[in-house]
Amino acid sequence: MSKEISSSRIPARSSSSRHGKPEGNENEFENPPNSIRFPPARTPLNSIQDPSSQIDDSDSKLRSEAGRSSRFFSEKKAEVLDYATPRAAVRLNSHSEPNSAQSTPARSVWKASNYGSSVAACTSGRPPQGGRGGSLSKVSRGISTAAASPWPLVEVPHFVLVEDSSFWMDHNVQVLIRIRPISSTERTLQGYGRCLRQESAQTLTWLGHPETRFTFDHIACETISQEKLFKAAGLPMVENCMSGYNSCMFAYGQTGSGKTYTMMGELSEIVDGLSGDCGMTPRIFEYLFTRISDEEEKRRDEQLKYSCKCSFIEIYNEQITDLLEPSSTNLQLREDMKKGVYVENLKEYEVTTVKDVIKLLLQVANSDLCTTGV
Ligand SMILES: Nc1ncnc2c1ncn2[C@@H]1O[C@H](COP(=O)(O)OP(=O)(O)OP(=O)(O)O)[C@@H](O)[C@H]1O
Repeated sequence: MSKEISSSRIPARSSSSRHGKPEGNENEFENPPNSIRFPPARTPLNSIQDPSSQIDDSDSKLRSEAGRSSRFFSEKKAEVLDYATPRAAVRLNSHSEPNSAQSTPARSVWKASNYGSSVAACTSGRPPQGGRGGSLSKVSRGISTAAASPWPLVEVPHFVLVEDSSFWMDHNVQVLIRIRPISSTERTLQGYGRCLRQESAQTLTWLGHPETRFTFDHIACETISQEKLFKAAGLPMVENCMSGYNSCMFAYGQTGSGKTYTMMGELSEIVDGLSGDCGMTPRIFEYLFTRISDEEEKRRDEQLKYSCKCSFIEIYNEQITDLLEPSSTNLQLREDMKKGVYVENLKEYEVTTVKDVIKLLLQVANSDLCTTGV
């Protein structure tokens, strides 16, 4: 029996788009037919209230939220995962609950910043279990530029993510939001404040107008460690793989939202084990090879051997490039009865240890072709 495991690198493209509640149709007026039509009155941009200006009493509000959160935490001890990321995002089957009837403000009111959240979407090759999955709903907006917002000064509530080995049993597509902490530059020099408030391990509120609540499969608060995130999301994926299913994880988010940090983290040649700040990919492969050697040892009588192959591609402008063989550009996607969908002429490298994988990752990271995302 042999198993093949491949890793691909798909640079995430930054994007920002409005979603959530549809904005009003500007072509619908009450004017009778044939009358002169004027555009509907718009709220002047400078009259739209900035969320940070509401924060006068929000400090106490947040404190009460924090109290509520810790209650939530103690009530739900079973949930043990840390996720954290600002900047709302994608969710399969997410739902939003605007708290007000006010329409979404014009985007120019908000200035996009690097403060954001990235989304890690994980899929398993398990057959659908009647779980979540389906429509894609995304909110992606900039953060308030209001100076000296009090939000950063308030301790954010901490939520724990569940390390659940049955992660894939119920839902074969899961969306995790990781909230990135505000950097000191954003806080002190640019005066950015938080644009999100996490309500629970699955729910967050975007502090815009109207305040809008989004629900995801998991939300990692900004204090989550690389290791905990791996244990919550990466480890079950490896187990899923070892059970014979396909697994896929990808990161999505605007530039600077933490995709590379989450998927790669601090990447360097392994001397004495992985560094504490290394990300999901090296951890996944380290665990995978440990599991493989355990399994081979356990089933030595059956002479079970695993074969792992690694490839690294970039998909950009609908063109596929082999990042380990940069002269191979514009590779073709093919479908085969046996292999399924595959990239023609893509180089595959045999890997047997996490060191082999990191070597390939570093080879690409150090090349001119290195872009963002995994
Ligand atoms: N969870 C986190 N904790 C601490 N720092 C973080 C975290 N996430 C991201 N950062 C830091 O934020 C900065 C931007 O993150 P990163 O480069 O991963 O973003 P990105 O989404 O990959 O951006 P791009 O699409 O532009 O490549 C980096 O300096 C990174 O170290």
